[in-house]
Amino acid sequence: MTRMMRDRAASWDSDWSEPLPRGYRVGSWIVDEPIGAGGWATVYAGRPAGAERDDGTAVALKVMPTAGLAPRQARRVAEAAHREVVLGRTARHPRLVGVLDSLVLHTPDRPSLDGAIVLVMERARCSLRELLGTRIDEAEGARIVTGICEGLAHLHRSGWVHGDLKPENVLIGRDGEVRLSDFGFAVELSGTHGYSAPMGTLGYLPPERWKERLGERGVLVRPTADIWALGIVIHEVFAAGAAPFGGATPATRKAAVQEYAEWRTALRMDPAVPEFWRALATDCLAPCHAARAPHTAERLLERIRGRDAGRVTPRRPRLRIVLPALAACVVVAGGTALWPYAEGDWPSEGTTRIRVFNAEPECQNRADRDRQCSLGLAIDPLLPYTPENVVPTRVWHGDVLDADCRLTDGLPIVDEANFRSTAWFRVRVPRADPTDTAWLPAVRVMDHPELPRCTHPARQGLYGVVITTPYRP
Ligand SMILES: Nc1ncnc2c1ncn2[C@@H]1O[C@H](COP(=O)(O)OP(=O)(O)OP(=O)(O)O)[C@@H](O)[C@H]1O
Repeated sequence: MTRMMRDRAASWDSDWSEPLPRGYRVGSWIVDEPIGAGGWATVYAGRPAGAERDDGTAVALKVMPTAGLAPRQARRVAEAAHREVVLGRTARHPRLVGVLDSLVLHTPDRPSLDGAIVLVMERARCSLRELLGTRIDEAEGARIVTGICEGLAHLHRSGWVHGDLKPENVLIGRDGEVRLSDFGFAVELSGTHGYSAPMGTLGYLPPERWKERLGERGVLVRPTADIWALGIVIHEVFAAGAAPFGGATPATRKAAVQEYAEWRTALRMDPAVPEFWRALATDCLAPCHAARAPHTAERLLERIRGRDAGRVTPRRPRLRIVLPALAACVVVAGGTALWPYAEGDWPSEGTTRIRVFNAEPECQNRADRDRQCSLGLAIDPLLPYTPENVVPTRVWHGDVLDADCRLTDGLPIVDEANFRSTAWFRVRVPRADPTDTAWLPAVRVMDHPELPRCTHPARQGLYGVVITTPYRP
C-alpha cells in the first residue's frame, strides 16, 4: 500500500507487528518465517499443510491485520484486500503475482490478529528493491523493465491501473521473471480513468496528482500515473537505485518533481542510464498527463521489442510529438483559472467563430474543464510552442473563439492523433482586451472556416499578435 499510510501505521498499536509463529496453521496453509513487511501487512513464507518445505509448493502469506484500526482504516484494509483478490482472479497473467486463496483469521487467543485478512500468493524469490542493491547489467535491466511493461500493458488492457508501482511491488519470481504485486491501490477504470483514495508512495506519484481535486469518489487516476512511476523505476534499475528526482527527504523530492513539472528545472538523468532506456524513461516522465498519454505501456513495449528485434522503432521527432502536448502541460503550470466563453459575448466585425479541438478523446467528453485537458494559445506561431510563447489564458475542447485570419506557414504542429499542420488561426484571447490576440494551431481547431490570410507576422513586434494589456484571469 502506501508510504503515506505507512507513516500513520507506525503510530498505531504496537500489536500491529505481533508475528505469526512458525508452524501456525492458517486455513490449509502453514506459516514459515517472515519474508517482508509493508505499511499494512506482514508477508510470511508458507506452504500447504502436509507439504515439506521447499518442495516447490511454496506460497507467500500476506497478513493484513484489522484489529485495533479505526473503522475507516479497517474498511480500507478490507477494500484493498478485496481489490487484490478481484484483480488477482480477473486479470491473471504471467507478469502478475498469482493470488491463490484469501481468508480471514479467527484467533481469539491472539486478539491483535483476530479478523486479519490473509492473501495466499505464489511466492517470489525477492523484490526488485532488493535487487537494486546489487549490480544489474543492461541485459538484466532490460529483461526486468520489459517484464514490468508487459505486466502494466496487461493491467491497462484489462481496465486497471496499478496505482502503486515501485520496486517493492515488482517481485522476481522463482523462474527469474517479473511479477507485479500489491494491488491494494489498484484502480478499476471506467473508460479512461478511475478514482482512488488520495494515497500513493510519494516518490512515484506523477506531478499532476498534487493538483487533482479530491472529490467524493477520491482523486482521478489514469494509466499515465503508472507510466510516470515506470519512468522512475526504469531510472532506478539502470542507475543502481538512484531516483531521477533527488533530495534528502520525501518533501524535497516532491519539490524537485514540482519544479520539473513547472518547467523550472530540466529532467536530469544519471549518465549510467543507457541511451535507449533514457529515451524511454524521458517519455514516461513527460511532465503532465497529456504529454505522457501517447506513451502507453503497449507502445513502450513495441519500442522495446522493435529494438530487441534489431529494427529500432523510430521515435517520432520530439518537436512534432511533444510540442502540442507541452502546451497542455504549460497551461497546467500557469495556474490561471478559466471559465467557459459564452457564445455571443464577443460579437465582432470581421471575425468568424471557431471551436477548439482537443484530439485526446478523454478530454472531449469532460464538462469539468479539467486542467490536464486545457490547451495553450501561442503568442508567436513562428516560434516554438514553449512556456515563454504561450499566453496564460487556457482554452478547452469545445470552447468557441473569434478568429479573424489564418496563417498557412507557421511552425508545424502535430497533435496526439498524428495530424500535422503548419496552419494557425489568429484568435481573440478570451476575457482579455478585445485587441489581445494569440494563435491557435489548426490541429486544435474543430472547424476550418474560410478566413482571410493573415499577413505574415514579422519578428520585430510589427505583427498583430502583440499582447498589449495584462490578461485578466
Ligand atoms: N508473493 C510474494 N513473494 C515474496 N515476497 C513477497 C510477496 N509479496 C510481498 N512480498 C514481500 O513483502 C513486502 C511487502 O509486501 P506488500 O508490498 O504487498 O505489502 P504492503 O503492506 O501492501 O506494502 P507497502 O506498504 O510497501 O505497499 C514486499 O516488498 C516483498 O518484499
